[in-house]
Amino acid sequence: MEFTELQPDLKQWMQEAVERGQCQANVMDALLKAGYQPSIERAVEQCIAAYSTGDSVAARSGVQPNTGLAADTSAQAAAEEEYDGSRFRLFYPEKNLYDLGDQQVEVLLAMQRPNVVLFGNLLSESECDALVELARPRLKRSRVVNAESGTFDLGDVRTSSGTYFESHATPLIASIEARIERLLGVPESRGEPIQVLHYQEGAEYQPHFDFFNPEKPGNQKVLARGGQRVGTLVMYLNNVEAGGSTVFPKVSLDVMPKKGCGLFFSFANGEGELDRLTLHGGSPVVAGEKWIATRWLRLHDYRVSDA
Ligand SMILES: O=C(O)CCC(=O)C(=O)O
Ligand SMILES: [Fe+2]
Repeated sequence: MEFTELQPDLKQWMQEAVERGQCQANVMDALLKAGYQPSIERAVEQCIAAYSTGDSVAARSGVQPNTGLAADTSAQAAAEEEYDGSRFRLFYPEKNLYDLGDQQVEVLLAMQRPNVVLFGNLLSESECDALVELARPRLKRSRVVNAESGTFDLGDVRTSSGTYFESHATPLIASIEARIERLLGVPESRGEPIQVLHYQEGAEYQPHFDFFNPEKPGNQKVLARGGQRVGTLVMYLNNVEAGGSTVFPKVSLDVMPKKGCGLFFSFANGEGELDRLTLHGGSPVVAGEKWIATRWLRLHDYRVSDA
């Protein structure tokens, strides 16, 4: 749905919400609760861009100034928009508890730069256990995209094993996908298939960016499917005895795995560029094992069919 198609009274309401400093996530939250469909998000995004004048509202609310929409002039601008993350917003929670109907999700930590939010109680204990059991028989050694050749390579950088589930693969997967959409206000269609990863003792994922370097030839194929990655949600499926934190070395942050918690980070920085402060890794598991589920979000709809 486009902004121009919205009813005038809804536009008026959104303008007032923006003037009060409400961010896109809050506006979406209110609309979803009022019964609007998630597909309204594009119109909301356009509306907020139109009503956010200059930096003042954007800075106050955490909404990204939408340079792409305002300066829709040349092919180059369009290409830059594709890759720079500017159409994605930072997520800065304005409440401490998100009642998502099926789950009461708590906000435990929020950081603006890099944009990191830790959620408690995102998944229930039994959902975590069920995801692990679904994944266990399907695990294969994890690979990373080779940015030069585009091949998916094995290596010491990432020594976990994993598997992924197509959208709506099971009722549990479908309900987690829908919950993530309600929490983050990002349509399900922009999510990559949920991956479950298993790290045995000693296994790790060395520091890396989740976004793809658009300059590299080997990344063109992954970028063609849904555009740039703009955010990551890591869901912890078990408690780890020692080690296995998600580490952000540039800001000296370690997030310890805690069953049911979700760690979201968005790669858009305050200037609407990809944020290199989001360098992160899975530090080696020292004792025990680590299970996580990961949902990566794209700038556009993620299309599996033309892979
Ligand atoms: O294992 C972790 O905590 C982080 C995983 C990660 O960075 C990834 O899968 O991209
Ligand atoms: Fe990552």
